[in-house]
Amino acid sequence: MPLLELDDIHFGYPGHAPVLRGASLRLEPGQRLSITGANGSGKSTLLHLMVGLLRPVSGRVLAFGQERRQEADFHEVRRRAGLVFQDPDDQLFCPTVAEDVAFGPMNLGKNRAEALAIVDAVLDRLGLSHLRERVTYKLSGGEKRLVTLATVLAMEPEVLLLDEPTNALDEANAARLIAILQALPQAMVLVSHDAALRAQLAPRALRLSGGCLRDETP
Ligand SMILES: Nc1ncnc2c1ncn2[C@@H]1O[C@H](COP(=O)(O)OP(=O)(O)OP(=O)(O)O)[C@@H](O)[C@H]1O
Repeated sequence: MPLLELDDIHFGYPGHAPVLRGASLRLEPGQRLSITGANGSGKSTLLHLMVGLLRPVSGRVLAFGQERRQEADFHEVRRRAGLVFQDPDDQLFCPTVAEDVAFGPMNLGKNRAEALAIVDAVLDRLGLSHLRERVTYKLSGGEKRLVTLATVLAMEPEVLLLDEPTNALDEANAARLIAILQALPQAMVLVSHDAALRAQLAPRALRLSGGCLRDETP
């Protein structure tokens, strides 16, 4: 059973030309897929459709063995598939880093002490403990990027959907992030323009072009 499946998805933003015109993909357990394609080809749109932030005009979204149509269907999908947004400002909304990372676990029913233990463990694992009490909106772009990943890992998702994860990271932090992602057990969909990153993390590659996905695994 695939973890995620898009079947013949058509989608356009209201009042704009179609973005997706029959896009299909399957993510199998343990699999890592990367998606590339020109700016504006619809890669972020595809990830947003997978977790129900957008709904297709036609086609089917399946996740964890079930077709997902309504908002209520996607609550479970968003718990089990963690999306790291392209823009950290879309993801971070609490006053401090610790609160942002604790938010997901508390939302999943953990008490404050349990959530804070998860915060410490995740920040430690990502080498971000020094940012724990910082005011989120005053972080640098690269720091925000890493904290965004921490907020998603804190929820222990079964699948990671990563939209340009190394954007805004310097070489050392990009290398550190890649090593962290390589060591994770989760299935992944990686959207990236960076061929070296795709080759390291998710060599099975799909190209989005003309609204459709084509396999272009090297
Ligand atoms: N909210 C929106 N309203 C209208 N058009 C949108 C909206 N969001 C995205 N678009 C348009 O939809 C198309 C696909 O956007 P999307 O962000 O999915 O592309 P992308 O492949 O992720 O691009 P990039 O490589 O630049 O990140 C673009 O033409 C974009 O301008």
